[in-house]
Amino acid sequence: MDLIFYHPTFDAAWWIDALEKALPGAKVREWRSGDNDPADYALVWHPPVEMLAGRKLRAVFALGAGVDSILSQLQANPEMLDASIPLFRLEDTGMGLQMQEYAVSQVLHWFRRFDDYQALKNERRWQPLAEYAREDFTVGIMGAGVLGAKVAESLLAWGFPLRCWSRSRKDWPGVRSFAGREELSAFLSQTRVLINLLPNTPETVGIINGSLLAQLQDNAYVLNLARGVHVNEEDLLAALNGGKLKGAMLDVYSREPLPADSPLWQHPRVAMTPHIAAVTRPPEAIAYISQTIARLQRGEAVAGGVDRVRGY
Ligand SMILES: NC(=O)C1=CN([C@@H]2O[C@H](COP(=O)(O)OP(=O)(O)OC[C@H]3O[C@@H](n4cnc5c(N)ncnc54)[C@H](OP(=O)(O)O)[C@@H]3O)[C@@H](O)[C@H]2O)C=CC1
Ligand SMILES: O=CC(=O)O
Repeated sequence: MDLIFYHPTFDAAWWIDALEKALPGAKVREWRSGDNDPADYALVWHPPVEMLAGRKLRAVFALGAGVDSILSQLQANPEMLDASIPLFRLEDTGMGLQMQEYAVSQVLHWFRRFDDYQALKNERRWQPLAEYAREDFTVGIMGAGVLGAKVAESLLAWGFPLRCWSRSRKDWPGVRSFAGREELSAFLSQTRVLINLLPNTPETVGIINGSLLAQLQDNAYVLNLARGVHVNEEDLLAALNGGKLKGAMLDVYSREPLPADSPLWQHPRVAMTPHIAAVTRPPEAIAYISQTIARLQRGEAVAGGVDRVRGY
């Protein structure tokens, strides 16, 4: 069994060694331009079209959770991957815990008014502030998938009122579920903290715009953990400057790395991280990929592949 591996930044030698240990008998090689030798499986992140085009693979594994880049490449180059070849992505594999850490720490930061206390500190002012009440701090999670579910679980444990929005309705204890565009306004109307964990698809691009932000509770907060293209950054800044939004924490941006002249860098109520909310954890990713390959090799059905038509 032959595997080809391509990732623009990962240490390929380390991955090849770890994959060969996890899949005894497999031969894994780093794909380089011009390599047209046969392979059974491909493990990729931002792969060149040439790597996959025309190959008879048994499956392709994206080395991350989001498959937007590979699907947009596929749309422009349909010859890149035959529709019959299953595409898998990383489902949780250690990213759920990272998202929980990120979301819980930021929601608590806003809830305990650490942003206000930091501003007071900058002015050398000693001033206890009124506490916020949990009942005024409803958290709304857009995207109730693998990662949204983990984030909901952790915020529930901290006692925040929770709601989620997705395409299909969820039956999660303690979480009010809203489904579809027709229920988006109802979802937003009681949301004080909006957490985005949607996939990047044609339906979700630009979804966090001025009209959506206007429907949130006053003094709302936005936490974008998914993709930068979900947020209209001009509208976000306008909502911050106009007083609708109290703060935003962004991990992802319309352009990455964020250009030096972006006004987001300077805004006092925007906190930022450089797309690190949840990174691929090699041991967990390799365990998932090797177990899935072993099942495919045994001819077993494997659920959870990417639906290319749906876009996630
Ligand atoms: N910043 C970072 O470091 C990272 C970011 N990410 C991002 O997080 C995203 C989410 O990951 P994950 O939870 O694994 O994804 P999933 O595919 O498991 O979940 C996607 C969720 O979004 C919902 N959804 C999709 N389209 C729509 C729509 N048009 N309207 C309403 N709801 C919709 C789905 O609804 P339904 O349940 O009904 O299908 C589902 O609940 C990834 O796509 C990736 O972009 C991931 C990892 C790290
Ligand atoms: O953004 C990261 C991913 O895995 O998707």
